[in-house]
Amino acid sequence: HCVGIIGAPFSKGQQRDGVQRGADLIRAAGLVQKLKGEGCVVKDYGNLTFEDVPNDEPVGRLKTPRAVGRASELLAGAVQEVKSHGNTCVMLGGDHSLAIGSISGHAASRHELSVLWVDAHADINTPSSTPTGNIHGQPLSYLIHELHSEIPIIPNFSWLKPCVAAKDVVYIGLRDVDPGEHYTLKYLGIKAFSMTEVDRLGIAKVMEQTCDHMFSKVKKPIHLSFDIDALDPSVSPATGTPVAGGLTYREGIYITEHICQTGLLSAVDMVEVNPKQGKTEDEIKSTVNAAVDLLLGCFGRVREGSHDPDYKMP
Ligand SMILES: N[C@@H](CC/C=C/[B-](O)(O)O)C(=O)O
Ligand SMILES: [Mn+2]
Ligand SMILES: [Mn+2]
Repeated sequence: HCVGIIGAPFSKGQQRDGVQRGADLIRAAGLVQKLKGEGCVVKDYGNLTFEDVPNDEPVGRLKTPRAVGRASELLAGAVQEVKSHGNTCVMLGGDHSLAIGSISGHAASRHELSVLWVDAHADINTPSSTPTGNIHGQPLSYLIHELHSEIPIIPNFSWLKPCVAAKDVVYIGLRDVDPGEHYTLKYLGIKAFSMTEVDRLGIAKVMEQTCDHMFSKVKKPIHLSFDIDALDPSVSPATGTPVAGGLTYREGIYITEHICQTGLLSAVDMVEVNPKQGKTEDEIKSTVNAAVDLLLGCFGRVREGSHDPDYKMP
């Protein structure tokens, strides 16, 4: 695997400081070295620089919209650049509003995508349905063709065009969905495996049905957008919007191992790690280590172990 890493230290899609530090914490936990240990060729493009946006007054209910729009525009260009070199792109957040940029940039390069959204939340509120005005709860509404009419003119969003069809989105891990979001999921018939389906089917069946759905017509490159709050807070407490009853560490790893073996993973987001939301060092470590291990699963690490083809017993 050839991997291009982009750090996106951005937090203005929500109100809690600290999530901008996720990228450097994941690096400090040894992501690059561990990917190389799995035989990956890794290029770390470093962190994007997000200039401060003064007077970023709310537009309607939307909070800091100009900063969010600008950050995703910048990220979109960076992701497209990484994809132009044929690498699988790893975006380290930062909050989930960044997926507006990562998926836009990915689509600019690879056009039709399958999007696997692993999250406790649907992140598909529209600017008029959002209960908080936080744009990290809205990214998919800006990206999906069928919701284009719900998006008003927003400063610093003029660059953005919808690029994903509702039928090409699959959710895993949902357990905190707002009424407006639920209406949208049903109305657009978006495939969703909430935690109820994870309990009912088991993660193996969920992944089998996820792949059946994604590959039902044409096999497309996969964009995996992984919100660390999809995992149970007992595993990843250091995050801004924790919700009880999440995926186990093992279910999370099974998801990324399974996606890896499709051979179609083209970009992955790892977002919402927030060290300031961890009560202890151990809580931060557990959260960051889970993020690293999930990414290693994306790039070939398997729990059964492995050995080089030319391995000789000593
Ligand atoms: N649905 C809530 C919560 C959003 C959660 C966003 B997250 O999934 O990116 O953590 C909102 O719209 O504010
Ligand atoms: Mn979430
Ligand atoms: Mn999210």
